[in-house]
Amino acid sequence: MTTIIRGGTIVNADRAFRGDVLCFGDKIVAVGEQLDAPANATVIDAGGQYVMPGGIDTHTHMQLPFMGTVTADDFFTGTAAGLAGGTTTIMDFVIPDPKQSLLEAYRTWRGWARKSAGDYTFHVAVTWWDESVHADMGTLVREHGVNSFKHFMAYKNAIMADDETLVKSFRRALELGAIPTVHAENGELVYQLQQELLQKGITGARAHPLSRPPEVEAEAANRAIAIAKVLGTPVYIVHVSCAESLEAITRARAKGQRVYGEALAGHLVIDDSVYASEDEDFARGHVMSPPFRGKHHQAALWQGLRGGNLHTTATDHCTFCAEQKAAGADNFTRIPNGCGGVEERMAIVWDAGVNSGTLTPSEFVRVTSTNAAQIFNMYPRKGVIEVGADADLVVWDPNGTRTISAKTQFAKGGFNVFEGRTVRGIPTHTIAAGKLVFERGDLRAEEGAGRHIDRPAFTTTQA
Ligand SMILES: NC(=O)NCCC(=O)O
Ligand SMILES: [Zn+2]
Ligand SMILES: [Zn+2]
Repeated sequence: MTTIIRGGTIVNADRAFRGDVLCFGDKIVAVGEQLDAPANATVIDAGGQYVMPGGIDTHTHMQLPFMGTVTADDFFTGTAAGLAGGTTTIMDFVIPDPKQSLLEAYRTWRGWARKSAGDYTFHVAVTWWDESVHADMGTLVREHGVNSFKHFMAYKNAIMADDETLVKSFRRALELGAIPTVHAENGELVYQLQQELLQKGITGARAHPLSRPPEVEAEAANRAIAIAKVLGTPVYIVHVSCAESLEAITRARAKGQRVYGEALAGHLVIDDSVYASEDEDFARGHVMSPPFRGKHHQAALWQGLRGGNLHTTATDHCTFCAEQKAAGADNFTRIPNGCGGVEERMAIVWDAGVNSGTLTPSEFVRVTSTNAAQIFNMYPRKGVIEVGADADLVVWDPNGTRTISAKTQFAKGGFNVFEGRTVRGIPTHTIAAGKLVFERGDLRAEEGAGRHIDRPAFTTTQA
């Protein structure tokens, strides 16, 4: 199958230029001006719009069993929603229960992911430690294309990794040429604050941010960075939500440490006033960890993205419907944590980032796709428009608008944290592995069309 995108402004992280992109099968086979194409080629007229590498969302949770329930989006609906928003690859998480074999959990997630409409790859969480975990990490890296391991420093009595696990797993990751990643929150502190709030009778969703102040996140970020420094490993911090965590990353980077930070679309534009709502369903709909923060934290995150101390944008797409969230109606600690966004991330980052002048189009590509591909070793297969790369592309209309609503979204869950927001800058076409899968609102996602993307180990020690 041949597809040609004619007359676009091609935007890569390093430059933008006018040209056509010719795709054959699932690859880009030519990039240049006035390209010839076979008579049977599908022609997309970009008409001067931007043509960019498909988005990579470094952080999603499709079909995740979590806090006594399972997320509303599975791998088909979640990846399909991503395609509608210009995201062609997701990085999801295998999360073994404590004492569960990593390989067994990995096989389970691979089975669930077979129905994906877009490409996917996995970070594997290390939630406990023994010699079998040490061995399974090796097998995952050498035989299954895994090169990143996740550590939850929060969620005590569930999936929280203690310091022994962090240290041993970071060390093992280094040995294998894999990168450790962390959810940075001090789980013990969260737990104690939660108990105190409940004892005081503060049981509603408004208590959620009170149990997770910025210092809780900053302490864990500093701890993970210090452990990485001592062991000589790089470290990637997921969903950086506050100025204090960003300061920890910035400080370490200034001293030459290889620390990467991820910002979520939600944390970039939504503030903590959502938890003060009288409407408990609405407030519960915004319960995620770390929570939404005060406005000055958003400004800091944008500064981090522009200044190069934050590298990727993601969503932590983890959708639950109102009935699921209501499990915590009398006790905020039982509200399943998580919000959506895989469908909106690209438009939110463009609208708030590029339209405001904070990011250039090339910087947008860098933080929505290229950096993710480079940090997680998928580059140049992903993250760039060049010959030989996967034909994952988004045609972007910088003047098109859309008002976001749960009523019109493709994602499940019936709730949208960006509800009512009108964004300027939207995808008109998404091409995934060479196939036109989204065209002006018409989503043609195909169950099972997505592929697992193997990510080889890094060949050199990176720290
Ligand atoms: N973020 C969140 O609240 N839910 C998903 C799990 C996680 O990433 O912590
Ligand atoms: Zn997390
Ligand atoms: Zn997450």
